[in-house]
Amino acid sequence: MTRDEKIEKLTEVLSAGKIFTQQAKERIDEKTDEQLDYILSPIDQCIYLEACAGSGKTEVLGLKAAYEICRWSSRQTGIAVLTFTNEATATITDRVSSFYGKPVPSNHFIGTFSSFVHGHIAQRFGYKFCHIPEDRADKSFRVVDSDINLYSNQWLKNYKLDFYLPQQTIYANQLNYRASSRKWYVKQKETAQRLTELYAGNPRQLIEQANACKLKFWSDGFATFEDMNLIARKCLHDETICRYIARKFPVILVDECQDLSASELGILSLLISAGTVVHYIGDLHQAIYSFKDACPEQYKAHIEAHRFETRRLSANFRSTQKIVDFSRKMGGIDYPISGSVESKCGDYDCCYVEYDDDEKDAIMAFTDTLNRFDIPIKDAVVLVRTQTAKQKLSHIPSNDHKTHPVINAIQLWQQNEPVARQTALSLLGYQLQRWMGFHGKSNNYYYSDEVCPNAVYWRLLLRNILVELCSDPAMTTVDELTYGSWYSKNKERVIGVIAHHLNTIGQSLPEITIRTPNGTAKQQICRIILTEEEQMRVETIHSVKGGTFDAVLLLSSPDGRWKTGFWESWLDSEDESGRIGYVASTRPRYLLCWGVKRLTDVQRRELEKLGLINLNSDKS
Ligand SMILES: Nc1ncnc2c1ncn2[C@@H]1O[C@H](COP(=O)(O)OP(=O)(O)OP(=O)(O)O)[C@@H](O)[C@H]1O
Repeated sequence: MTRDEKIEKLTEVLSAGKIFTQQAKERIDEKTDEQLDYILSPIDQCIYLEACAGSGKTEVLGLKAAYEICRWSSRQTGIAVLTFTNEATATITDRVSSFYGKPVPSNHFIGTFSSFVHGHIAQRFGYKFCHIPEDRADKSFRVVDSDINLYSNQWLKNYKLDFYLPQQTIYANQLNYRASSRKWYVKQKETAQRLTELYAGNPRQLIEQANACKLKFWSDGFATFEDMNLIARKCLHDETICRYIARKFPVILVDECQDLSASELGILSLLISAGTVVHYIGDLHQAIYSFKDACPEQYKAHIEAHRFETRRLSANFRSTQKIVDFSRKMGGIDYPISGSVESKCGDYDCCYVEYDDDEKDAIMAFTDTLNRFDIPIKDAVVLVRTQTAKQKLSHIPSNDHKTHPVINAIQLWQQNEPVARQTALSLLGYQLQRWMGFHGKSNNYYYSDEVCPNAVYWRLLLRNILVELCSDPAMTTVDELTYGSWYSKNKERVIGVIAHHLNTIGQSLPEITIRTPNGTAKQQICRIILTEEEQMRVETIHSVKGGTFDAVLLLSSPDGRWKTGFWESWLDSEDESGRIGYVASTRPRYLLCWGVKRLTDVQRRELEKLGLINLNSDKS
C-alpha cells in the first residue's frame, strides 16, 4: 500500500458518519510510515511495538484505539486500552476521543491496569477463591496500601504474622508475593527484603505462616494493591472465568509495556492463552521499575512464549540528532534512530561539566549555558536520582545565607515563592539548632525528634514564627539599615516571639543573647533574592519519565556509593542503572548536560568518546 493509500484508508474509517476536523486530518497526514503501518496492523495477532524515546507512543496508541473502535461492531464485547497512571489515562482518553469524534461506547474500557484488574476480575470474582463466605453481603475487598501505619490502623494487629522473628513484627499488608521469584517479600518503607532472609532456621514453616496470614487478611475482605493481581490470577486460573473475560475483551492494548510487573504479565498470559489478542507499546530501554517487579528479561520471555510480532517506531520527535545519537549509544541500541529537532546549541547539544566539592557549581555552569543559548530557566530541569539529593539541592541554605539566618529568613519568607519559603524555613531551623544545641536533619528544616514529636509540627512551628516576625514592620524594614542597627532594634522581640512559639510544643529557649556577627555590624543589610541557580527546578529521574524539557542537567552523585545515581553506572546499558541514565538523557529537546565530580583524564576521554563536550574547557 502506498503512503497515500494508507492515509486514505485511515481517514475513511475515522471519518465515517461524522464530521472530521481539519486538525485531525493534519495530524494523520504528519504520521510516518512506521506509525501508519502499526495503526493499520491486524488485530488478530499479538504485536509488540518497540517505540524509541520521543516517538509519540501515546498519540499512536490513541489513534490505533480510535481506528479499531470505529471498526468494532459488537456491543457486548470491547477493546481495553490500559495505562499505568491516571494522568496517562486522561491523555489517552483525550487522544482517542479527539480521533473518534464522539463519546467512546461503554463496551470499551480505557483506564489503568489496576482499575481493569480490580473492576473486571478481582473485585468481581475474587471472593470465590479467598474463603470469603458466599452469604456475606459485601464480597468486595477493601484495598489498602502496603505501607499503612500501624498506629492509626490498630486493626492490622489482627493480621500479625504468627512466627517469632528477632526484632521484627510483620503484618499481612507488608507481605508481598513476587511472581518473578515466587517468594514472599516484606515491604518496609522504601525497601523490600525476602521474608526468608529474616530467619536463620528452616523457612518452610515461616512460608506456611505467611500464606496463612495473607489468606486470613483476604478472607476478612482486605487486600493490598499488589494482592489484587494475585487474586486476579487465582480467578483467571478458573477456565470459565478466564474465557468469559477473554470473550468480553478480545483485544487489549497496553501503553508503556516495559512497566508490566511479573504478576501483570501473568494475568495477560492467561488471557492470551484464552484467546485475547494483546498489543504492547513501549521501550524496554526505559524499564526502571524493578522495585515493582518489572524487568526486561521476563517481558522478553513473555513475548517470545506467546509469539509476538515485533514492529518498530524509530523516529524521535523530541530531541536533536546529537542528543538522539548520544542516548542511542549509551542505551546500547543497535538500530538507527532519527532526531528531527533543529539544534539551538550547536556543538554543545550534549556536554558535561565537572564540579569539585559542591554540586551547585555544576548548576551555576549549566545556568550560564542556558543564558548563552537563550533557553529560559523555566524550561530547564536538574535531574537527580534520589529524593534526598533533590531536597538537598532544592532548599539547603547556602553558607552565605547562614551568617544572618533570621534576617535572611524574614526576607525570603516575604518573597513568597516555594523555594524561597523552603529556604526561609530551613534557615530558621538552622538558627534554632544552634541556639538549642540539638542535631537536626539539614534536608528537613533541621528537624530533630529531640525537640519536636514530628516533622510536620516542626515545619508548622517554623512557619508560625516567620509569619509573626514578618507581621512586624520593624523586622521587615531593611533598606538603608546596617546589620548592627537591625539587631539592636529587634533582638528582644525575636527572642520573645521564638520563645513563645517553642512553648506551644513544650520547649523553652535557653538563655541567649543575640549579638551582631563579627565584622558585620556596620555593613548595610544585603537584600536577599534567591539566585537563579537556587530557583532552578530539581526533580528525580523517576518523576519525569515521559516528560520533555528544553534542557536537562543530569547530576551525578560524587561517587558510586549510590550506584544508580553515579555516571559510570549509567554507561552500563545491560543494567537498570544504565536505563535510568537513558531515561534522563532522552528528556531534553536542545541541551543535555551531565554534571560529574572532577574526572581523571581516562574518564574524560570515555565521556568524550560517547559524544559529550567538556563545558569547563570552553573559554569562549
Ligand atoms: N509523526 C509525527 N510528526 C511530528 N511530531 C510527532 C509525530 N509523532 C509524534 N510526534 C510528537 O513527538 C513528541 C514526542 O512524543 P511523546 O512525548 O508522546 O513521546 P513518547 O514516545 O511518549 O516518548 P518517551 O517514551 O521518551 O516519553 C510529541 O510532541 C508528539 O506530538
